[in-house]
Amino acid sequence: MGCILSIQDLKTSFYTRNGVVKAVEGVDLHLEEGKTFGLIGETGCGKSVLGLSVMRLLPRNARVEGKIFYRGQDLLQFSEGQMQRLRGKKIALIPQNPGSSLNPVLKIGIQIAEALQLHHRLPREQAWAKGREILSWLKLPAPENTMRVYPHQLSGGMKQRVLAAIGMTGAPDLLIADEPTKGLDAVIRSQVVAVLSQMVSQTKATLLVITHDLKVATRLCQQVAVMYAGEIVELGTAEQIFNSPRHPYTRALLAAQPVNGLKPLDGFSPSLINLPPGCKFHPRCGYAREVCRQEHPPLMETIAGNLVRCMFFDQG
Ligand SMILES: Nc1ncnc2c1ncn2[C@@H]1O[C@H](COP(=O)(O)OP(=O)(O)OP(=O)(O)O)[C@@H](O)[C@H]1O
Ligand code: NI
Repeated sequence: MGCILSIQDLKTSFYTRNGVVKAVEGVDLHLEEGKTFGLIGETGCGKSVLGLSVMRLLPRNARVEGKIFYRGQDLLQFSEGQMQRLRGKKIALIPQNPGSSLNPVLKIGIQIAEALQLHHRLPREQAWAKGREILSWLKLPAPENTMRVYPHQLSGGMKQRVLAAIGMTGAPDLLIADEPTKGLDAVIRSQVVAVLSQMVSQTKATLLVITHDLKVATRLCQQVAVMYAGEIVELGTAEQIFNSPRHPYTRALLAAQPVNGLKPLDGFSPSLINLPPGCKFHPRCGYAREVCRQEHPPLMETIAGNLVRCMFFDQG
């Protein structure tokens, strides 16, 4: 299978009053068609900005450099009109915040039907029926009733599934789900994960999941990239990342998961305005040496297909 999305040396910065925020700093990612890919990392490391860069949905103060090839065409060269034809149809985003992503004054059914009408030019009644079908497929109880309520009448998990439904209306071949399980309790989280995985297996869409929940990433993803301060610091199969992480940051992230006793990571993520020299993780790294404070490590291959940005990955 070919590569559906190829991100090359992506740099996304925001020009703010306080300085230039380097949210994404030289990211390379290649998503194979039909596969599931996870992007993990702490809050503020640039995950959502990466997703929004692909969708070209960034505010005006953003500057994007590099290349984002979707089926061989560079999205950064597309006109806004070309992007609009792609968005929702070929590439869809389930945004991070379900509360603010739904229109509070429109009934759920109308929002889904509108999305369907937009993509498929369906008559209103057919769009409504199709919307109901999608909701029942997403295992929302009483889909007909759900169609008739307003967003605030739904729980967080239901809103997530409604957004997933809207995301799928255009039958995209690339779906970007940003924190699809954020703020959900364990039971609902499992349901949303099950729905997403069922959805991609039925539609054969390629899935990019952005999450800081490693468990969600393990359950959903074949490949995983770990991001720190705008960079990829480790990349490999989900199995490699979870069973034999190489980067000290990935190890710390795993140790901080609830199943491992929630041992929090020391220190804070660096400011993306004033990044430390050398390895960006060195101020928080228990293994840092002098060279780590001075030289910025490149991504190095450990075993086939596993990349890590640490000069001492094979020690310790
Ligand atoms: N419009 C903007 N203007 C300035 N800075 C921004 C803007 N949008 C995002 N940023 C900054 O870019 C950085 C990356 O943000 P991003 O939302 O991608 O983080 P994230 O990894 O998705 O975190 P979370 O897990 O909390 O969603 C942050 O430092 C954020 O403050
Ligand atoms: Ni985010």
